[in-house]
Amino acid sequence: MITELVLTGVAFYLYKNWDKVVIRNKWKQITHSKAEFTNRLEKTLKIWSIERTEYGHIITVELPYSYTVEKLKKDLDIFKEGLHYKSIQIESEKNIVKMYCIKEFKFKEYTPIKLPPNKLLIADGLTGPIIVDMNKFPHMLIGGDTGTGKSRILLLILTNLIMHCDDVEIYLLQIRKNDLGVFNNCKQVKVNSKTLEEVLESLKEIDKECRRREQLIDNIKGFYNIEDYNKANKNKLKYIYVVIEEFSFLNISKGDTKEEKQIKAQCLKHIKTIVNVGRSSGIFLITALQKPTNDSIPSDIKAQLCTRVSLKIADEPASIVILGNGDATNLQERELICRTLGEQKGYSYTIYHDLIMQHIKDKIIEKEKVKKYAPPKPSNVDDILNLLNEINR
Ligand SMILES: Nc1ncnc2c1ncn2[C@@H]1O[C@H](COP(=O)(O)OP(=O)(O)OP(=O)(O)O)[C@@H](O)[C@H]1O
Repeated sequence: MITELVLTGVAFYLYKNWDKVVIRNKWKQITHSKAEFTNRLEKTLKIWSIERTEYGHIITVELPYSYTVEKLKKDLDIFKEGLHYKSIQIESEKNIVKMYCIKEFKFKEYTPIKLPPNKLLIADGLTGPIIVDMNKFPHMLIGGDTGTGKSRILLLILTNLIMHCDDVEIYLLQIRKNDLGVFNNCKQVKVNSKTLEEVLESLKEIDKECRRREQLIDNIKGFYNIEDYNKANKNKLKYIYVVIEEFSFLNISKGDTKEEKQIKAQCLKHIKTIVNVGRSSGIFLITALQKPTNDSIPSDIKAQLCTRVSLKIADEPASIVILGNGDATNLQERELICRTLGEQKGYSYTIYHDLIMQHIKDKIIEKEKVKKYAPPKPSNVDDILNLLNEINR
């Protein structure tokens, strides 16, 4: 009777945990397949726990002495193929590694998340939404091969920001592109500059605002950044987002005319001011790069872009330009890495025109009509007539 009970228990356990049993068996085979997985003390990569998730499993592993996380990153394909996963992403703390093993990731549709104006929603992470605090990691560079979804990430960031934050100003600078045109008439959008000349004008205006804020945010008064200033003052400063849809259009290239080179040089000068002093003033740059090379963005500007987001990049040197390492080459469709202090991995939320409109509709104003109905400024003739009336009285 007892034996039967024990056997039933074991059978039930195996039935319930069959996937975990299979993983442990395959794990044994993999770790015996390469001498480097076992150290001189005969210790190998040891599974601590296996957790089931909606996309696959989280396998927590202890690395043996002499086998590093860097080595594991290089060997990841062996585990991916051996365990039959689509993708494995790792997170490590010393020699304990969490392997996020993805069998099938169901893309989630964007649902709004209320955030303050300094926080941006980036993607659907493996452990929850990926949110970046621009006060901590100011300015953002988004990379990815063509068609991987960079514009969708920009659309998502702006939709969530515009929906929840009235107290922001957005400058859209999109030469030869118009993917962000959907936000044109949102009240938070100050300009949508399309030509080099318009972009320069907008950047001049932002640079001026940067300098004005530098005066206001005065250390002597105890203000070190926009947060300090806004806490102490009734007239709050708005966070400003400068979105350059494709940075390479602003970078000086051999084919540019003399005039274009001059305008671009001025644009780059203003962008440098923004990325150098923008953080404390609450002025942030967000930009994307389709073909990242070392000369597609000036290194002093790139160095100040603290948040890096990368979708799939086939070419390792290009991945290094965005992330500082080759990790973007291993990404799958809509999979991304968000790097601030550490790396977070996730997938872009599904977003499309109707969904955007549904969430921003209350923020759309009729900008042209506002201009039409604005009270006309008194002309010189009116001024003279008023003066004559005054004299006659
Ligand atoms: N998050 C997403 N939601 C919905 N569709 C997406 C998403 N990401 C990518 N796509 C699909 O991929 C296509 C390309 O996306 P997108 O235009 O954002 O790429 P891109 O990287 O900006 O391309 P390019 O560099 O050529 O401008 C979209 O038209 C859409 O079909």
